[in-house]
Amino acid sequence: MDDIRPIIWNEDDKELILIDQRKLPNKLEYFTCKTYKDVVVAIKDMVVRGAPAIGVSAAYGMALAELENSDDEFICRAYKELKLTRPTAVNLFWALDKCMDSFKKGVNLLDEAKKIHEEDIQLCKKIGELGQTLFDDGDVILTHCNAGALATSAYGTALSAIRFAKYAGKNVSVISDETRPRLQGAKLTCFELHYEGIPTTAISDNTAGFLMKQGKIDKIIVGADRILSDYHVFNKIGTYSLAILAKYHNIPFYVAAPYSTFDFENTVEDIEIEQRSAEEVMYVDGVRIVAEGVPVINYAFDCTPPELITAIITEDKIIYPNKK
Ligand SMILES: CSC[C@H]1O[C@H](OP(=O)(O)O)[C@H](O)[C@@H]1O
Repeated sequence: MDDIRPIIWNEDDKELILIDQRKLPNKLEYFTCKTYKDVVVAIKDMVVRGAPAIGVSAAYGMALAELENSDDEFICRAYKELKLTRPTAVNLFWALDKCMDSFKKGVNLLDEAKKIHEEDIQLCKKIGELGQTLFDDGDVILTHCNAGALATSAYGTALSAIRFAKYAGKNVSVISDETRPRLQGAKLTCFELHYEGIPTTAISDNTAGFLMKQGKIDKIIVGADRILSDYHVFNKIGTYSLAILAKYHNIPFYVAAPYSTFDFENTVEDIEIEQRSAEEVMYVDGVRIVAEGVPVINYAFDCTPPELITAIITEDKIIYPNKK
């Protein structure tokens, strides 16, 4: 069985091929990026999503720009437009800045993008190998949104730890929050874990606390879009609520992320939490569920403080924010 790779560089045609994650789980279709502007659309419309995957895709967007026109002005325009696609996942800005630095040094941007892509695969593999040590045979693990292969170049971050626990022979199973409003848990996590034969059960977001109260959740693991130097974690909306519930029920709460998700420069107050369109909440598959004239709040992320986090799994170490 091939493992899931949501980002493919087509060397022959010099195109970026993305799994169109808006169509999963019912259709496996691809979105082809021939220009950097196609990548702008892909990130904004969540054809591709997930912090590492967004960063890798943006790097290829810069490469496509240089293939089209290597003038400084054109590259700067591509950089600025890609930078405006989504505000919270720091991987986007990390990758774009890395590409811009390389461009200024005369490094070929396609070579840089391929390097970032390959590195992400290796980072996610290492996160899995290290993260799986936190899981025991028989664990029931709750996860939120999709921090899997579909959110990265391969394996995932949170789901990499789960995959590698299975590879290590541990009989783990997963409870996947559907994750309103974009339903990444139902549509993406359930798809990729079921595809790989990892037992998974979908739940509505509101069910998580009641399962914890019944003692049916052993551990919780999520991804991240930005982790600050004081270990505040920005992740999909609903993560903070899960962390509070985990604390109350004394359940280990893990966050998995590569170094490209860390932001050592900003403080909590500096971070823009993306607010997406009201339509994402107002409609389910095109059917209006919020009455006309009723306003909507649609934060895409929230912030979890370090005191609610048991451990942060990176590619080379496990950080315990509350260990004295
Ligand atoms: C491995 S990072 C995945 C991270 O990104 C998701 O957000 P989105 O689907 O809106 O890009 C979510 O926060 C995941 O935890």
